[in-house]
Amino acid sequence: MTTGSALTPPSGTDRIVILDFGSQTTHLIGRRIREQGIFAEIVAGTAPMEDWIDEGVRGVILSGSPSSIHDEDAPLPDRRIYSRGIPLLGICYGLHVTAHLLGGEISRAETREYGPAPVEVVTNHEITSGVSRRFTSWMSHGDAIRRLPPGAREIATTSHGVTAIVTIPEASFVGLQFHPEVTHSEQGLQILDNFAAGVCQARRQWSVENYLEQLQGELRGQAGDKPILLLISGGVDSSVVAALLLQTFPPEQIHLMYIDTGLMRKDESVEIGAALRKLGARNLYLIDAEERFLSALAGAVDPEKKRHIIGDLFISVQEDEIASRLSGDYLLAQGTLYTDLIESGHGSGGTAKSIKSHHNVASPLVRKKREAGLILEPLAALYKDEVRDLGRLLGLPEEIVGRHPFPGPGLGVRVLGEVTRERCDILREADAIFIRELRKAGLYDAIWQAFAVLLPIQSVGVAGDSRAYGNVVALRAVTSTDGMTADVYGFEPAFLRTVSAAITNGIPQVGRVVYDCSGKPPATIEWE
Ligand SMILES: Nc1ncnc2c1ncn2[C@@H]1O[C@H](COP(=O)(O)OP(=O)(O)OP(=O)(O)O)[C@@H](O)[C@H]1O
Repeated sequence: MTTGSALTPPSGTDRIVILDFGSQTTHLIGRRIREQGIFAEIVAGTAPMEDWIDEGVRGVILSGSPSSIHDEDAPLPDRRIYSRGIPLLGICYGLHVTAHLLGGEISRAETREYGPAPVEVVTNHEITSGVSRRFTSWMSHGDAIRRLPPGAREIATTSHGVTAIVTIPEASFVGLQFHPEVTHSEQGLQILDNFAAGVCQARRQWSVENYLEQLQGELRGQAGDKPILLLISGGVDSSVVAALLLQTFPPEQIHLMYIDTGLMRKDESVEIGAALRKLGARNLYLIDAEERFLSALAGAVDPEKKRHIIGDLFISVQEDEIASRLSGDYLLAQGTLYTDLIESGHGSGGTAKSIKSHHNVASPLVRKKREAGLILEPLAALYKDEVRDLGRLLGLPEEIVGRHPFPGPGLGVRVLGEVTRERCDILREADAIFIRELRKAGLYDAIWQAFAVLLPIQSVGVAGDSRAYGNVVALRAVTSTDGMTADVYGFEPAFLRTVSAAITNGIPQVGRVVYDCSGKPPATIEWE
């Protein structure tokens, strides 16, 4: 729950430990296993076994890695795992490091690229139960097995004769040359489930529903009757924390603060207030800071400068407003997620404490509260999908739980160039029309993030008989699974025409609408 105890699995729950050697897809392994109802936990790949082993651990997965086993400083697992009799699954590097340590030989690849590779199963094994004989896997064309370790048996090969699945029975080990966790690997999910539920016999005991009661108990134990402050943005994470706190503690104990920076979406502040009151909020502070933010931003056009102004002012407004309402040893609640926690160093072996990014990253308040042990991070064991499930379970409306991500600096980075109230209003209106049309067409939930951007240019158009210069609005809509990469959403042209007409008819200051068709990379999702 706090950084220190976030990795405590629900007591009595079977679990799979994932040794993280730094692969970008380690989190995907964790998510896929949890989706199957089995608890998975990520620990540093090089951590000594006594740091994570106990009777709840049913199996261990060794992740992939950007390192090669031929690197001088290749990360190594605690060797004792190979004689413990506990089921092990090695993925890519996890296979190579194991084969290497157990007497096999690994060939070195000159280059490394990802791609599809056909696999053929040649020996029956539980790991491929229910999997077709031939399937396409997604492989990193990097190192591969040249000579099997003693006692190893090949289960599957690629069409190029590369070992794709191998078992080393003496070490209770199965290794995969490919990445079953990525969606491009056909039947990868089945293979992971065959390992966790089949080979490891882990019971499907994990669900957010089961976890809720334990979480509430831990929160009560940690907070006692101290006041708890939560800063809420209206985004998914802080809204779910708000709902959780209000259903765990007497509402008088919970203080919720929302700062309206004037850079919020249309009606956002009103909706947030209403949703929180409905959840039973008593101490609700809705701070109108629009004036302060807009005057600080006056004249600023450089994106970095704008971000800094917004971030710094956010901290000082927050401090002033809190100081006038709360004092002493109150607790600060944060919506830190499992991914935030691992990325801050837990998984890759560091001990850095998790710090929520954006607004709160440099916040002296967060630092102070953390040092004093007065931070509550109730979502720190959960993935985003699980946070959404928890929100639904706690009765949050779908409009909040399924909401697209929104950047910390809000419209400050979507009004390109100078940020004024008038320009924010134009953008708010255009954005609301776009989102309304998306919902009407039933497309909102199929899209990761959709929004409008106000460009810093004027473009010519015709108004009646004369030429007129108007603003240009760009529309952005992308699909993604984690925001790290994104694809452009392929709208029907008719839909885009409808949105464009609705915007130019509804907002006299806008004369042109364009659609952004750049993926990430090379573009980012936001424009600034
Ligand atoms: N306008 C705001 N008023 C009060 N607190 C805010 C505001 N914006 C952000 N915060 C706080 O800063 C945290 C981080 O903000 P950020 O915009 O990065 O959101 P996030 O990581 O997507 O989380 P969320 O889903 O809660 O928005 C929020 O969880 C919230 O505690």
